[in-house]
Amino acid sequence: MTAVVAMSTTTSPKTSLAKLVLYPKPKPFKVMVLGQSGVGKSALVVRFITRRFIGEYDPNLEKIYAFQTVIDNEMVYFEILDSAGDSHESEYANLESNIRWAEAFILMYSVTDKCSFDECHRLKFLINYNKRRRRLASSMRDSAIETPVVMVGNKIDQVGDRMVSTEEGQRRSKEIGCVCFHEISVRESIDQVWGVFRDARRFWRVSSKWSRRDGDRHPAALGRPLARAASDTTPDTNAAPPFCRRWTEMELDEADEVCVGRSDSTSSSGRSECGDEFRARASTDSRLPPRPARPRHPLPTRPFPAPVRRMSVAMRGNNASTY
Ligand SMILES: Nc1nc2c(ncn2[C@@H]2O[C@H](COP(=O)(O)OP(=O)(O)OP(=O)(O)O)[C@@H](O)[C@H]2O)c(=O)[nH]1
Repeated sequence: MTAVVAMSTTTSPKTSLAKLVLYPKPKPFKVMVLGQSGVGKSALVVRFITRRFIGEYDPNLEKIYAFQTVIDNEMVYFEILDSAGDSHESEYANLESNIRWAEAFILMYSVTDKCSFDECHRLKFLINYNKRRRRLASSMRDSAIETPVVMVGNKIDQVGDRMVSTEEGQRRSKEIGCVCFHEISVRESIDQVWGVFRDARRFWRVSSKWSRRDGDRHPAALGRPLARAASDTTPDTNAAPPFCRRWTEMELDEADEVCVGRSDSTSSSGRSECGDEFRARASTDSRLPPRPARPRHPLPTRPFPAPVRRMSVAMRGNNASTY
């Protein structure tokens, strides 16, 4: 285990030599900020750490910031990865290993850029793929306890340029299974920025506490609502909390389709093969290969003709017959 070395000033009667005391290094809370280029990721992180808004940053710089502060009366040692916005195809391995490194995510878009909003869907899909504990094939209960993702719409100060409404943001956040949704202006409000990191921490605490103790008794696994963050602007219209909806029906459908596509092309398709196909799909950059054609009704596969079904039709009177 890595350790922090501190000098103790305690003295003994025999020697006044300083004693070396080893403290375990505090466990950092690893957060990754994800989003398309230009949405304000660097601005968010720098604002959180320095409280200042700085206009321009090196767009290609990928950095981990270490920062400690008190949240909910507890010292938190943040390690914040400000990821580079536009990952090229060759950098996907890096992106995916970064995702596996993180314990919580801030998924960011700009309300003035519809493209960045759509990108969140794909990034959340990548997070799901890389962070889920077990294969998709395992039960929904297992996937209920996962890494928290906070969705953030930035640049709300640019009122006239808005392309994504608050309602759209809230809806998308629920659809893709984020734990909460914020709309902020990094430029205008330090409090809003703090709210984002505070919620990431809070949801991570709840999630890790339950997964450490007993995954099967996690409230999400039991369908019970979790306490919502005060700053979560998502209206609670749904009985099920966002935590419960790790895999949306849309994503499950996609997975099913990939599996079906594979079993169409190869005769033996196991669950692990399905996982491989899934990976290939997850690693593409909106340039997805065409989906294999899937007949609306399954084609007959029996080598012999299917038995003729006899249907009884009840006729009036005594002339009832069988066709
Ligand atoms: N109006 C406004 N501009 C912002 C806000 N936040 C960031 N910006 C600006 O948006 C631009 C992009 O910000 P960055 O922080 O570099 O964005 P990024 O997501 O880190 O971009 P990459 O490093 O390319 O991934 C900069 O010009 C910022 O000044 C905001 O809340 N309001």
